[in-house]
Amino acid sequence: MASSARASSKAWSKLKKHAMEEISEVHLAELLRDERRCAAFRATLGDLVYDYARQRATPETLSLLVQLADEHGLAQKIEKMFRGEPINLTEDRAVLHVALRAPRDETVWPKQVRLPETALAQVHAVLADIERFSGRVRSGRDWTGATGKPLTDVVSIGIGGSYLGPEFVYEALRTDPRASAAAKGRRLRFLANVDPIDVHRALEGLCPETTLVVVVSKTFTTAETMLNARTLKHWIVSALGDAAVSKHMVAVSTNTEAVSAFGIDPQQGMFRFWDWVGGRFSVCSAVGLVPLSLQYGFDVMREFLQGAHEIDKHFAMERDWRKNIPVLMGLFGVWNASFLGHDTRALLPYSQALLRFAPHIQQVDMESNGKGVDIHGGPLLDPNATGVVNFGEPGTNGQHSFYQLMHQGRVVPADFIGFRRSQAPIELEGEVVSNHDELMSNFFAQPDALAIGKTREELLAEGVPPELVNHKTFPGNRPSSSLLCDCLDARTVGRLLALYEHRTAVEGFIWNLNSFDQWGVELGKILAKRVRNEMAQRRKTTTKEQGVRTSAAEWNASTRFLLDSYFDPMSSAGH
Ligand SMILES: O=P(O)(O)OC[C@H]1O[C@](O)(CO)[C@@H](O)[C@@H]1O
Repeated sequence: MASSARASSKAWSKLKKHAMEEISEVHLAELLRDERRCAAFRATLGDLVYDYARQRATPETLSLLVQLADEHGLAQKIEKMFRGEPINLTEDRAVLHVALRAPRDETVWPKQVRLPETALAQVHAVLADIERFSGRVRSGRDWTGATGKPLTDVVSIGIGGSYLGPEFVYEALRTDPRASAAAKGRRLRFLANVDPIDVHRALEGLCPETTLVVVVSKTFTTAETMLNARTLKHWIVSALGDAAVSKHMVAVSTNTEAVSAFGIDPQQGMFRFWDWVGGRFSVCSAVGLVPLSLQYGFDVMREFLQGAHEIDKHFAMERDWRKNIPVLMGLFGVWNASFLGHDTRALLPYSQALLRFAPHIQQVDMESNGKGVDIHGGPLLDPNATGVVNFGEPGTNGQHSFYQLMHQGRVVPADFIGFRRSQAPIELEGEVVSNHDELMSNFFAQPDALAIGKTREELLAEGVPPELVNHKTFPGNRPSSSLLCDCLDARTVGRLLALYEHRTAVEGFIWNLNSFDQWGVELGKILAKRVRNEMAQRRKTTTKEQGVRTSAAEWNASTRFLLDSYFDPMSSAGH
């Protein structure tokens, strides 16, 4: 497909030419002087505004990107996803995370994008279980710990997609007034890393009697999660006895057998999800809903699901790509990477509550689109541009860290996310603006500083000493988009999540790769298993008298040396 797709994609070649011959010649400062273009380069959905006037693009670029989307069958690919066709070809799986947040009786959708009835029924049965269970635990009476005390604290064990999304949502809502009132007296911790330090941190100040452990793992075989689960089981059992497990541990998984083998009764303490939910797209399944409903209550989480669903509906139904926000985000992602050559991008939320958003989207995007072959195993459509490096940090913190590079070093396309109202406003008497307005002044200023820059002439006119002019020049012409929403509440957290999930899908659809598998994580796991076996062997055979056995010959000289040095620092002395 790759080469034939490229050959048959007229828009691809036109965009290449357009980028080289036209866009390279225009500066964003000039584009931003065009009022008509600015007015056209925005899309809205309710209170949400997506402004893309600071993309290095003209109306011609947009038309070509729309053509590209059509030539690559974007509409049909989105439809296949919603209908539950097995678009994850290498695993023969449907990709239906959108069903996780759809109302049970969603019948208004045209049949091209109608979600499978069975999936909706399964989802809503589990949601009802989660609502019941979280209500019982939160009541402090109906589900208590083994000694009868309320379970006020929850440790959610999981890694990757079974951790990053739930933690992002947890942090995003921690200072939302409604969610924080609902969480009063409760604590939620996450345990992801197999590093024992993470166990120590997660358990700090917690007591087994009042702690509920949620083991979240799609496969229930992930080495890190299972060792952490055994560690916390031991923590509970040694304090409260074997029988306490049924009260203090529950599981979220697709693997009933493994949950049962671990010692959790699937009938009593397991919340299911399905192979059609990819790990990194699973926040809206029991993966996120169990720990987050325990913390914030099911009603808050229902709003989160509604927010995500709003975007799903817009994504599936808005066929004018110029108005479809996640499609626009994806098209500009492709434009910046494949045609303007930027292989990095920044996610810059102007809200401290979104401090874990970038790490989550990093996984959503990089595990999805960081691929070496196209969906059929052939060469990539654009070998240089698939898999963009994503990073980010809330503003204004990032401004005092990596923005220097963004202004005067490499070009890093950015997404700015801002809010009209703060979750936790402060207004000080005597200050010219509220604390939130101060934050937002930066949200509005930075995109222009990046786009417009500052010229030598301006600096000289300001009387800057000539020897400093080069240092103080800002080239500008650095692209960004701005997303503005009302307030970061549960609904908006859901909307942000879905926007970025769909951005990744759109890019994968255009690049013609499989965004929903992740074979690239396997080799490291296999090698770690071999090292683990060797370590176990060595720990068994190493005695003072015998000394340390040297590494098996199967390792290369470097790994052998490092392993020897790990077991015996003296072995590396003198090297
Ligand atoms: O939920 P599981 O099966 O424990 O997997 C955890 C994570 O590991 C990965 O397979 C690879 O890192 C992710 O895709 C997944 O989210």
